[in-house]
Order: sequence, then structure tokens, then C-alpha cells
Amino acid sequence: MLTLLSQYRHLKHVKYLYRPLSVMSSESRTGPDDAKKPFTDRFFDSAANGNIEELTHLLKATVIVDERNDNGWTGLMLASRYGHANAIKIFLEKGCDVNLVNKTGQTALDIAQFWDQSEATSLIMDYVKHDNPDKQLRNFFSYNPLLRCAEKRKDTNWLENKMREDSTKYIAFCELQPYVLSLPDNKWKYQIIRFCYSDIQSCINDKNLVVFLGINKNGDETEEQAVFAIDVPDEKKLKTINPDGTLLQPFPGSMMLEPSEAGILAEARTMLDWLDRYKFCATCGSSTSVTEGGHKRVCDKKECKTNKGIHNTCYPRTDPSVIMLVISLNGKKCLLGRGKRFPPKMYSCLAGFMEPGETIEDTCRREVHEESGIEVGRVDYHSSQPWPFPASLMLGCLAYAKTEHLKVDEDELEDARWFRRPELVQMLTRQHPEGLFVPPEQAIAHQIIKSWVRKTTNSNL
Ligand SMILES: NC(=O)c1ccc[n+]([C@@H]2O[C@H](COP(=O)([O-])OP(=O)(O)OC[C@H]3O[C@@H](n4cnc5c(N)ncnc54)[C@H](O)[C@@H]3O)[C@@H](O)[C@H]2O)c1
Ligand SMILES: [Mg+2]
Ligand SMILES: [Mg+2]
Ligand SMILES: [Mg+2]
Ligand SMILES: [Zn+2]
Repeated sequence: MLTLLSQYRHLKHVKYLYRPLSVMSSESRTGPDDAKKPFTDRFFDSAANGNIEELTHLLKATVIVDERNDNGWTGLMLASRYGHANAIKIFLEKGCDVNLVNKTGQTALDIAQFWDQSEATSLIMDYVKHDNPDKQLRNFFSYNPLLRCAEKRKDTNWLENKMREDSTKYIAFCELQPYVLSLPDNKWKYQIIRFCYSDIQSCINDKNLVVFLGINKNGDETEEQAVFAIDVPDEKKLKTINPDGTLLQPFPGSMMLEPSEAGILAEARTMLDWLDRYKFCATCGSSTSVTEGGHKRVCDKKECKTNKGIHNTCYPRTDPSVIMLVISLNGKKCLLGRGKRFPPKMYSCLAGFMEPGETIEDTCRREVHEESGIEVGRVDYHSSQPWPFPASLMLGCLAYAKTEHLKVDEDELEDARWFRRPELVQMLTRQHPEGLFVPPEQAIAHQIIKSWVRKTTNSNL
């Protein structure tokens, strides 16, 4: 507590550091000349000054809601710094990204709290709470809005009726790529197309893989709108039903889906992949039949061991993997590596699959040691993320190093390095002088790195 207080006292003296340059200059530059200023300057000034009329006008034009100034500040951050509630409401209504950090690693919420802007703080907190009622960090691919209704999977009549109901929706995949509409003017660029039974009927036959994904929570409750995923191997069939659609590549395509769409994709893609690749009984090699709305495969050979009792080989698989940010002995540096297949200049957290009989903590220690030679002591859990390529569950951790000397496993990594906090901020905000960067915000690696950077905002690193 004492340390926290002394840190805070120290910071009170350096508050001026957070004063954005564009605001300082704007104070002497109001009046008729304003219209001549570059668009982005006017945008940042109107956010900082709470000029609602100008802000609304500019946001209708070319300025995008998450535009950043030279210090990495967004309009929301500036409005939060000066407590302009109405400007904050506009940014939130426009779907701005509340998670972005500026060059000093602060989010708009951090800034509002730091400057004691109580209305701004509660507006952003309410927004985050609404978006995420349990207030825990949620990662991309985890926002599946469907109620899975596992109890309905065994009700064959219910499922068969649901498949044919008018309100039921189908999302279609071809080679594990969803059939989507492109939304060029949106922040999220693609939407998965929903087909009705009458649209897709011609594609359903005995051979098609179909999975019951769940019930749409937002639909009319009396209607119980069911959602299914269907594999349609022939793209041309989909084109005849809806010529405006296209197939979405996993990278970077699926990262450009609206988060709830990406959540549905995470369930559907892993399920269809499993159904397609696990056609035979793992115990006796016989063919299997799909049951329980696509969530189970049962061996066709009656006498097979798997038909007595419950066997995990009948159910879809999920492969737990750890992903960890290793923090140096003195707490000032973090370890990132470059996988051999990464895009040039990208560095990320080390990661690896869990082995049978291991704890999460021990997997972190083993994988870090294998890949970098570093010994890890304490491991803290951070958050998790479904990673449907094809069936990983990423378990994100912070791992505290006991040693510093690197011995990189050249079979897996091209490079691994210790990075200091200022460099990580540059990499997160894509302002690194050598062009180095970390994965995008949709990846859990980005969120773990960002949360360490945020946690250490007030320290002298
Ligand atoms: N979401 C993210 O931010 C993020 C970032 C990095 C890695 N990942 C994912 O983490 C996962 C694990 O990382 P990694 O590849 O470094 O693991 P890793 O370090 O354990 O090395 C991969 C090797 O592990 C072996 N392996 C053991 N179990 C496996 C399984 N179930 N599936 C495939 N290979 C298995 C294979 O020999 C493979 O070549 C990958 O799926 C990767 O896509 C996600
Ligand atoms: Mg690895
Ligand atoms: Mg490894
Ligand atoms: Mg491994
Ligand atoms: Zn069998």
C-alpha cells in the first residue's frame, strides 16, 4: 500500500507529461482559422475541447473514430482527460475501441481515473460492464452469443423439427471457410451469412456435416431461433443461393469479423473440422455415425468397447496450449520470440502445447525452458482464448524468470529477445523505429503484453 501511495504522489508531479500537444496548441488557435486546420487536428481539438457539433460533423466525414495523434492518443482519451461526458458518449456510441493504449501505455479509462474525471470514468466503466458483464478480460473468439443448450442435443425430434423451422438459421462453410458478406465501411469488415432452411435445403443430404451450434439469445424467446453450421463442399452452390457472398480465409479474414461472429466461428470451425477428420473409431477402426446434433461420433460396431460406458474418443477434441509473457528477474524486460513462420518483424509470446499429466504452470516452465533456455519460477494465470485453428485453447500466463541467459531453440524459433517496456509500447502501437510489432489485438498474446505494459504504467522502467 505504502509503495502504491508513494508511486501516486510521485506521479502527481509529472501530470503535465500527459498533456497532449494538440491541446496545448489549440488553446491559442481558436476562431475563424479553425476551418483551415488539417482534419485530424480539428478532430483531436474538438474531442479535447468537448466541441460536440464539430466532433459529430467530423465523425460523419473521413476521420475514423479510433484515429491517433503523435502520442498515440485517441479522441476518446482526450475527451476522457478533460472529462467531456457528451464527447465520450459519442465515441462510445460510434463503437470506438476502449482498449487502445497511448504511447505511455494508458487506456482512456486509465487516463480518466488518473485525472479524477469521475463522470468520464463511470461512463467508460459502464460501457465495459455492459459489453462484458463479468468484467473479466475476454479475448477475441470468446464472445459466442449462442446458448449451447447441450440438453437439446439428445432430443432427436426437437433437432429434426428445428432444422426445418422458418426461423432457424444456417451458417455455411466450404473447406472450413465461412461464407460471408463484406461490409467495407464497417470497423469489422465481414459478417457471416445466415441462410434459412428453404435457402439451404438443396445442400443438405446424408453426407453433409451439420452441427447444432445453439439458440440465439437475442432472438424472440418464444421462437427459440436455432443456429446450425453446415459444411457445403461446393462453393458454387452457395454462390447460386447468394451471389454476394465470399469465402473468408482464416488469416487475416477471421480477425476482421465482428467479435460475436468470431465467437460463433470458433465453435463452428472446430466442430466441423473434428467431424471431418475423425470419421473412424479410434479404438477399433470401424466407421462411426454422427449423433447429438454433431457433438458426438458413435462407433458403428455394436460390440466395440466405446459403446459400453462413456469414452472421450467419441467427443470433439480441444488441445490446451499455454502462452506466456516471461518477465525478467529485475522485472524490467519481457521475453518475446519469432516463430519461423511469423510475418517479418513480428515478435510474440512463447507458446506450446500441454502434455498429458502436466499442470498449466509446469507446461509454461517446460516450454519456456525448451524454447529459450530460461528457467521460470512463479506462473500467474492471465486469461484464455479459444483458437480454432483447428482446436487449441490458449491458456495465457505471466511467467517470472529465474535466469536471464538465452539459449534459443533454433528448430522452433528464429529469434528470441528481451524487450524493455518502452519498446513494447512502440511495438503495440506500431511505432517501433525498426518496424517491429506484436500480434494484433485479436490475439491473446497482444492482450497479455498490453496488460503487463498497463500494470507497469506508473513504474520507472
Ligand atoms: N492466440 C495466440 O496469440 C497464439 C500465439 C502463439 C501461438 N498460438 C497457438 O499456440 C499453439 C501452440 O504453440 P506452438 O506451435 O508453439 O507449440 P509447441 O511449442 O508445443 O510446438 C509445436 C510442436 O508441438 C508438437 N505438438 C504436441 N501436441 C500437439 C498438438 N496437439 N497439435 C499440434 N502439435 C502438437 C508438434 O510436434 C508441433 O510441431 C499453436 O496452435 C499456435 O497456433 C496462438
Ligand atoms: Mg512453441
Ligand atoms: Mg515448444
Ligand atoms: Mg511443445
Ligand atoms: Zn469402435
